[in-house]
Amino acid sequence: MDIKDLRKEINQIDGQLLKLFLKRMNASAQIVKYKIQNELPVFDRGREREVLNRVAELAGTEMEAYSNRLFNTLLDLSRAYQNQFIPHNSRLVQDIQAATCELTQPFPSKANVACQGTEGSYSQQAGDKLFSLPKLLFFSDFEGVFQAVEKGLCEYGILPVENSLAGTVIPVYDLMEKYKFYIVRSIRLRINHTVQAKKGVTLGDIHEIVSHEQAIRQCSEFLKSHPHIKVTLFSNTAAAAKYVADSDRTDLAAISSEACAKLYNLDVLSDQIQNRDNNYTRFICISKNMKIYPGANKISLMLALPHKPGSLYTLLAKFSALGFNLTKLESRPMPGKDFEFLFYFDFEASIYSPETGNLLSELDRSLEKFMFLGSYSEVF
Ligand SMILES: O=C(O)C(=O)C[C@]1(C(=O)O)C=C[C@@H](O)C=C1
Repeated sequence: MDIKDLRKEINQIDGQLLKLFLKRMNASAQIVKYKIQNELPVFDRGREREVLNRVAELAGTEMEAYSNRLFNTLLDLSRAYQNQFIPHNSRLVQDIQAATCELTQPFPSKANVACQGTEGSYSQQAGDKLFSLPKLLFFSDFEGVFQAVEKGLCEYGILPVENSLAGTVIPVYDLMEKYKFYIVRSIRLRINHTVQAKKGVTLGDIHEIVSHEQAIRQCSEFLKSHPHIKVTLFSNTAAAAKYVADSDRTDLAAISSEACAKLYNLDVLSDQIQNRDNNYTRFICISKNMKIYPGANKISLMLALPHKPGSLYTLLAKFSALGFNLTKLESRPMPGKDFEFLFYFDFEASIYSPETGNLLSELDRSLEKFMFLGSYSEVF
């Protein structure tokens, strides 16, 4: 047989495949009509597994991997087609519209705001920059901040989410998932860590340093160059400074901000001890209800993707097609699930555009786990 004949055969097969493909897509469209009527999600993980297992058995060993790729693509296309039939005024889009329309006022200047730490903490600095007249209430841990907002004691809460040297603050994301709150604004603060101790003490006297683990990570090079100094973890940097101020010890120092040294009357023994000069921490301002203030240009999402090849790629292609600029993409294993990951996305997009609404509706409907964490603007 020569190549011409073989190509003729391929053309015939392609014609048959295409007819069957169109027939399959048609059946898929009938199914989605049933799903809309019965309020069922587009994505059905169990059914997809059944389809793929059946095909794997029929294909035989040599062709199993190829057939798997083909049918994964067919399932992707089938879901994409089904999504086109779904009316895009989903509950999420309606909530987003309500949260935007209701608020014609700008971001408030006065509010009761929950912060982690004590007086002088970086969270306090973030709070003072976000609100011109905040009434700050301090809580010893991150969950305390969430509980204060949950109970209505504070309208807003301030929490660190990532640092340019030490990375993401995972416990805060875990709490965002648990409490289902929304981000209403974010702020980037330049962090300058100093070593501070009682008046008259010198760096050579110090045998122990106390601070928060994030600060310790950000100053690891300084600590490595002073190996004789014992490092002790503290709940936050401001509490560490206060501990040093309240103690009688002259061999004890804290890693904390210059503002804390002033507040607790401590001497700065060494300034800017962070590993790199451009050390920034991003703080988020959270609220129990979804509020989208004028000027919002960032969106944050938390989602789980199906555990199969190409699922992250398929999602990124959607962001790319709409021209959305990703500013954060991070994954972490889901507790209790083997090798399944939660993804955190931050991207720049207008919440007011219909394309954004369509994408959010599609993700909300097609993913087993999807959380819209808010749309907001970031201040510096
Ligand atoms: O069987 C269904 O529930 C369908 O919607 C069809 C189909 C498919 O194309 O085979 C599409 C999407 C689902 O995730 C599972 C299967």
